[in-house]
Amino acid sequence: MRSADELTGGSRTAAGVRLDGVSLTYRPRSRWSRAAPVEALRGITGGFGAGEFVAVVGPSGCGKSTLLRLVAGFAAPTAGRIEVGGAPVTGPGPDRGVVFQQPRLFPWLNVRRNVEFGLRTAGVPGPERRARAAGLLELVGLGDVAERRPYELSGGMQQRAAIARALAPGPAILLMDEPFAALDALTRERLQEELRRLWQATGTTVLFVTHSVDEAVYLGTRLIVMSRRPGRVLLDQRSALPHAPDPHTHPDFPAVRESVALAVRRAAADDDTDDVKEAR
Ligand SMILES: Nc1ncnc2c1ncn2[C@@H]1O[C@H](COP(=O)(O)OP(=O)(O)OP(=O)(O)O)[C@@H](O)[C@H]1O
Repeated sequence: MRSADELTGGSRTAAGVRLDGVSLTYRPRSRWSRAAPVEALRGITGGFGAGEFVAVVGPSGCGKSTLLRLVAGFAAPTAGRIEVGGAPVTGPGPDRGVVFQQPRLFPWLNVRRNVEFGLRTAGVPGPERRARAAGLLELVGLGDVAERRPYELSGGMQQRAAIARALAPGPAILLMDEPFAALDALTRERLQEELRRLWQATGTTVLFVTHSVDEAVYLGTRLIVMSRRPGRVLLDQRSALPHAPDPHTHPDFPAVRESVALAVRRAAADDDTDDVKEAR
């Protein structure tokens, strides 16, 4: 099988991420607003290496998405510094592909053109663009629906297309914000399996935010549990389970799951707000 790195032109190698004292406080945009500032993240320091699959779990509102948005460059930290591949993050860039909970495909473009979009804006010539898109669509199992519009696809197929679109420019890191949360349980399981295969094939770094402890333990070689707001790192654990042929049936799965679930329960129990979501 050709690797996805070949398919994406192998334009980049995976990159690590470094965070130094990263804090973010949301402040009201208008000076007339009476809304109080929200301290979302406080002094996050740490990092992860190239090729790691980093799964971040924690109670609702603890700042998981904020962390991902900062690495994506959609927002700037109030304090601290973030580096991707040794270079400071100053805004969004083609070295970071982002997949959201909703696929956010362009409805006026067919699936192939959606996947080609980033390559077109980067000036990749037509034949190479089409070859890369075709290869990636094959890899995510959408080879035969390339000419269809997004509305003709199921939710799972749309999310596969969104993943192919994010991978097309050959990002050094893939940032995924609860990408499977809106899917039914069966589709979600299949996509988790496919994502693990893609990660193994591409060797790309992944930063993956989820509410599901099972999903995190199935996918993450690095398991991060965040405290309630302001988010800090409560647990940072390495795991080899995603390299196993079938992580779910691996004898270590229950113990790793339990240690992560325990940290999530602790974080949630510490939370007196209503919006704590149950660890699943
Ligand atoms: N643009 C914003 N302005 C003000 N407050 C914000 C903004 N975005 C997020 N927040 C607040 O910052 C905190 C962290 O939000 P964030 O979305 O990062 O949490 P999360 O852990 O991803 O939550 P969830 O699991 O529910 O998606 C929350 O209290 C949220 O209400």
